Amino acid sequence: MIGVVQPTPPSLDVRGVRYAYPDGHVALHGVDLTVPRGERVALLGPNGAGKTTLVLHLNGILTPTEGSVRVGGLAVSQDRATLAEVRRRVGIVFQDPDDQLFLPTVAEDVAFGPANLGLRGAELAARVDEALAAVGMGEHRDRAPHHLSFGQRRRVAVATVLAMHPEILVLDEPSSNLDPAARRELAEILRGLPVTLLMVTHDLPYALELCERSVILDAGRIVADAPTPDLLTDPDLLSRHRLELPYGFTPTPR
Ligand SMILES: Nc1ncnc2c1ncn2[C@@H]1O[C@H](COP(=O)(O)OP(=O)(O)OP(=O)(O)O)[C@@H](O)[C@H]1O
Repeated sequence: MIGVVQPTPPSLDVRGVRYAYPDGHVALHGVDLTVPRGERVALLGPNGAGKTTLVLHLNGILTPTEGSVRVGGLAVSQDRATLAEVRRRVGIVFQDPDDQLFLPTVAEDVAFGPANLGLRGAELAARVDEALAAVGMGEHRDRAPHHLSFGQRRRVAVATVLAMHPEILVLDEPSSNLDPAARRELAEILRGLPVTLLMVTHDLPYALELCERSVILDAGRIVADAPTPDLLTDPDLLSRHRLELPYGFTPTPR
């Protein structure tokens, strides 16, 4: 029998998403965004552009007023079973790691999600070890998260999400509050992960370092979607959307 090879669905497929908050404010005006599996994309844009609003649609915290979101081919809906699977597939690492770490030890925090999926014993232990190793935190597994540095806590927060084997890792301002060494170490870790990545950031050099592609969202609309070096070497585009490179930083064109 000749088998039909099904194409891999994109990790993320956002189609025509419009969203109005209950007070009537329209935060997204028809957003389209497709992220193929394995790609790393930076989501850029000024304050109030709608970046957080868009991210909250990816795991069903918000439901589009119009349009649809698919994660690895699965349509996000409010159906309980679908929502649970979508939340496993979309791993959001919030800006403050302390929002994600609440158990007595690092290992327990990382085990929490997979244990909720039903993993136990050796299988669960292997998930925890694998996720902690991926972020270089294996030797800290028995420590209390609140005794770790901020940079280490952020890495553990990434591990809590990786332990779920997500389809897409969504990072909200991953470089914020990190010292230069911690910032570089996290970049090296993220670059080495074999996952699809969507990174919300105001740190344009970090976007350039990590993401081959960037998308600019402004006033609820995607206004640019191109290779990161192309966007960052277009000063008019950057200034139109209130994006600024740090003083003295000059990206080289492709
Ligand atoms: N609960 C809410 N009710 C009404 N309007 C809201 C609500 N939350 C956000 N907004 C508005 O929606 C728009 C998009 O906000 P959002 O937080 O998504 O932007 P952002 O791009 O994430 O900004 P930042 O870079 O500051 O995090 C803004 O105009 C904001 O004021």
